[in-house]
Amino acid sequence: MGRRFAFKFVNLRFSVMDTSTKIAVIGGGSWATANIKMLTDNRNPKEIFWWMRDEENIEHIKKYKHNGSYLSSIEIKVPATNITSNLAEVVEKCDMILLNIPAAFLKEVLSTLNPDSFKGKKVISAIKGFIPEDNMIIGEFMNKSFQIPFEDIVVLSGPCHAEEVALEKLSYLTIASPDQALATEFANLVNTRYIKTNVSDDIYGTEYAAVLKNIYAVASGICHGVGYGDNFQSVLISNAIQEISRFVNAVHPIDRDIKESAYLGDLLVTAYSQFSRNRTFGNMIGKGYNVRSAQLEMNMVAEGYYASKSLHHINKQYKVNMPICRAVYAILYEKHSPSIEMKLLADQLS
Ligand SMILES: NC(=O)C1=CN([C@@H]2O[C@H](COP(=O)(O)OP(=O)(O)OC[C@H]3O[C@@H](n4cnc5c(N)ncnc54)[C@H](OP(=O)(O)O)[C@@H]3O)[C@@H](O)[C@H]2O)C=CC1
Ligand SMILES: O=C(CO)COP(=O)(O)O
Repeated sequence: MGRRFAFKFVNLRFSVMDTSTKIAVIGGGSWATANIKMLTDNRNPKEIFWWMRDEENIEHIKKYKHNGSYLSSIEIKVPATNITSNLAEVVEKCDMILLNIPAAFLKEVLSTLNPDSFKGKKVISAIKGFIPEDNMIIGEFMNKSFQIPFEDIVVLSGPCHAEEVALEKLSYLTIASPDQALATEFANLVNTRYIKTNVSDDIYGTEYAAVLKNIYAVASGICHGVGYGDNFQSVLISNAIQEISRFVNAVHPIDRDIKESAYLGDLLVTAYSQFSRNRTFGNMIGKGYNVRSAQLEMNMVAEGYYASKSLHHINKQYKVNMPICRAVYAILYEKHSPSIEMKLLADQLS
């Protein structure tokens, strides 16, 4: 996986689809619901199966053709018979498994499966988080725990918020895999009028950058919450992309342009968007909520909270200078005052 980073637009006209492609979407939250919309709006032939844990919601979706809990404006076009809470059955049936559970719960959700369950399958991760117990990105975890070769792993990244997909606002996805043909094949399953795709071979950089930006979006929210304005936020985010660059280059040094959408774009959308869970969570922390109250208030998952702890551990090995991540960790896990910590951080930024 040390090849040069390459982006290209995928041209739908040249796609050759296997009519029998069966895709399982694993997860029932906002991003999974948005992924279902892209996959069903895309006209290339495929069969879609959908797993979620919430039986009541499954019944709701079957009856009303809308997810009752997340992005309920989206019309669900998956046949009722293909929506299930039976994970083993859905994984067994499908060729492509799209993982879309917040990282903190993935290990538990997959605990009934084993390497045989994934034999010959392609795994696409739309998750932007670390497995907390192992401090690993999802690609690494699936490779180590389920022996899935990296060539069979695809990372689906942004910059893209589920809410804007629901509104059919023009969005760009980054689809990374060491196997460019596989990345292109998957891109051709999600391209639509409102979704454009870039293909990349940088699965490590794409995943790490997507996880790290959640921590910076939490920082951005905290700053807003304690009263800093746009002037300071721009300095914070300029420093954040430098931290991301230092870290991904330490972990996986290849020739990549950190200004591309998968890295800088994903950071910007999450740090600035009104839809960002991570920024919203950080804003509450800055305003004085404790972690538990902020989580309860949101009813959605801010990956940056969990990522902050894992990154703290992972960086003991790499020792990259990351003052913003350090400050977020101190606020979330060492109960430091947000306003004092941000004041100390401000003295280290330029
Ligand atoms: N939302 C977005 O715009 C984007 C999200 N992502 C990533 O997608 C992933 C999924 O996030 P998203 O869809 O936003 O999540 P949401 O916050 O919308 O939904 C939370 C999801 O987590 C599930 N969940 C909560 N607690 C548990 C638990 N204890 N065990 C198992 N599942 C649980 C919920 O299931 P239930 O409803 O049954 O409680 C629900 O499916 C994350 O890694 C996120 O970073 C990536 C790009 C864009
Ligand atoms: O990853 C995302 C956009 O690319 C979603 O970020 P939030 O989880 O902060 O909403």
